[in-house]
Amino acid sequence: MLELHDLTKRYGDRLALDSVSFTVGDGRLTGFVGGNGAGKTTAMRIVLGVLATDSGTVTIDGAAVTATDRRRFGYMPEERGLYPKMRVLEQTVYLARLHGWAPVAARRNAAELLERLGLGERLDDTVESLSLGNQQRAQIAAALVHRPEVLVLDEPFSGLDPMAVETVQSVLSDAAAQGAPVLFSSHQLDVVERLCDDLVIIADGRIRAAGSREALRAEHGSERWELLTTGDAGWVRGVPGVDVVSFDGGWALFEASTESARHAVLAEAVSRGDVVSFGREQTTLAQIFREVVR
Ligand SMILES: Nc1ncnc2c1ncn2[C@@H]1O[C@H](COP(=O)(O)OP(=O)(O)OP(=O)(O)O)[C@@H](O)[C@H]1O
Repeated sequence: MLELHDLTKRYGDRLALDSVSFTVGDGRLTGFVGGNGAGKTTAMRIVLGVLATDSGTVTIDGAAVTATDRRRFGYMPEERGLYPKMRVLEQTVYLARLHGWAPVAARRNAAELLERLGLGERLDDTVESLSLGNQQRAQIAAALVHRPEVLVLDEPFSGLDPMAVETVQSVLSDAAAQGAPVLFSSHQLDVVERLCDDLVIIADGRIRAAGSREALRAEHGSERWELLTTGDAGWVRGVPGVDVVSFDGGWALFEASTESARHAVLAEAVSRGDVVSFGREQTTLAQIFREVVR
C-alpha cells in the first residue's frame, strides 16, 4: 500500500500542497482528479522522489519509500521523456534493461506490451515519427515494461482516442489485478468514473474527498428520483408532495418531500403498467467533483 502522509509543499509564496494525505491500496486503481494547478503533478513528483517535500512522508507498506523501492515503480511523468530519435522497440527494451531485465526477456516483454498497446506495426519507427497519441502509448509502454510493483501515471489518457483509452484501461487494470497500487491523474472524469476503484479529489492543494467510488457515491448521493415509463410521465407533476425537476416524455426526475410521496409515484406508475425503471438518480463523478471543490 502506498501512503502519502501530510505532504506540504510551497513554491515561494504559493502553497501547492496543504497537508495532503491519502492511500493507494494494493490492486486498486486510484484516480487522482483536480483542476489545473490543483497539485496533482506536485504530489506525484514527491511520491517519485523527483521533488522534495517540505514536510510529510511517503510510505510503502508502512516504511518510508527508498531509492531502491522506487526502482520498482513505474512512472509516467507530465513532461513526456522518450528519446525522439530512438526506435520504439529499441527504446522500450533499453528501459527494461535499465531495470535489470536480461536481453531476451526484455525484448519479449517490450514487444508483447507494445503489441498490446497497438504499436505492433510501429516497432521500428522512431518515436518522433509517431502521432502524439501513439507517442503516448509508447510512453505508457515505457512506464510498464519492467512490470513495476507500483504505478504512478500523470495524465496517461490525455490525447488518446476512445479505442486507445479502452486499451490503456485494460493494461492498467491488469497491472492492478497483479496487486500493484496504481495512481493516475486525469481530467477525463468519465474515464475515471468508469475505470477507478478509488478516487482522490484535490483542489487548491487540499484533498477534498477520497475513498471508494461506491462510498463517494453513497456519501454524495442524490435526493432526486428518476422514473422512466413507456407512456407519458406528465402526471407525476400532479402527485402531492412531488416537485418535478426535469421531464421529457416518459422520463421524469423529481424530488419527493416524503417517502410516501415517492411511493405514490411508483404506485401510480405501476398501476398504469408502463414502468421501465425507477430509482434514485445516479450521482456522477462530475456532480461529486463540483460539490466538493466548491
Ligand atoms: N516549479 C514551480 N514553480 C512555481 N510554482 C509551481 C511550480 N510547479 C507547480 N507550481 C504551482 O503549484 C500549483 C500546483 O501545480 P501542479 O502542477 O502540481 O498542479 P496539477 O494539478 O498537476 O495541474 P495540471 O492539471 O494543470 O497539470 C500550481 O499553482 C502551479 O502553478
